Amino acid sequence: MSLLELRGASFAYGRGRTVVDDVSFSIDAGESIGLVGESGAGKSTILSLLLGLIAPTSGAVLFDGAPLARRDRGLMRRFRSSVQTVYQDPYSSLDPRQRIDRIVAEPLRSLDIAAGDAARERVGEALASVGLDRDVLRRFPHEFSGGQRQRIAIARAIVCRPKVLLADEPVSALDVTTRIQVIDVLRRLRDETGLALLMVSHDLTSVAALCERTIVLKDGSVVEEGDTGGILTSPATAYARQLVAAIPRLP
Ligand SMILES: Nc1ncnc2c1ncn2[C@@H]1O[C@H](COP(=O)(O)OP(=O)(O)OP(=O)(O)O)[C@@H](O)[C@H]1O
Repeated sequence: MSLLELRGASFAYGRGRTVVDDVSFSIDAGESIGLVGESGAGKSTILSLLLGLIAPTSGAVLFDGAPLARRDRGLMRRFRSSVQTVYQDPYSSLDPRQRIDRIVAEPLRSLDIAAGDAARERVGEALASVGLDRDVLRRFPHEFSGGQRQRIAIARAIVCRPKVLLADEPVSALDVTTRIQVIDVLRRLRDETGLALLMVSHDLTSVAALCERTIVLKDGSVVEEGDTGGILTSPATAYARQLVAAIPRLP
């Protein structure tokens, strides 16, 4: 059974046109999937569907095999602790007025998972697994670089030991060296804990560095899906060929 699945999902904002059109894919434990496509292809809308922030106009979102139902409080609680996110901009995603210990502990508080010493223990573990020491605990976000902030955001996302991490352009705002380091952190988490990853990106280079499977989205529809290596070496559609051709080559 898949952890998280879109089954024939479509979506339109208000009475507008369909921006996600009959999309199906699933995410299993330990898997990493890249969702790529140009601006406006529908990547963020798919993330919002997977997070239950919006409901599909037709089709379904399934978590642990069951359709997401906002009225089922038990299911939604399990869903919220099992599916977490990391966003693109590490500068705006961390509250500048809060210290790192409070920021990372936030999901434990809001989901009522742990408090006091138990929470401190979990925060320490989460920071260690992204390569940060306990000496960061009493500091504020402005004292950290973009890459360190993104590690802090990842620590916050994994503190409640989720099964799936949805990462929305998690390295796009970082320089190339820092990108590699953050991708290494994500890869290690996947390999060591079985965390499933969905990485949304307009950039196939970052996806290729992390994801074994890639889904190519164009105008709200999946136009190609398969092994990332295969898509890079022999893209089947003109659109995927264009995305591959846009990858910067080293001289
Ligand atoms: N709140 C909204 N109201 C109306 N239309 C929207 C809204 N959000 C997105 N859209 C439209 O839905 C389509 C898909 O947008 P979406 O943001 O999902 O694409 P994307 O692939 O994530 O793009 P980007 O890479 O630029 O973030 C676009 O045509 C966009 O203009």
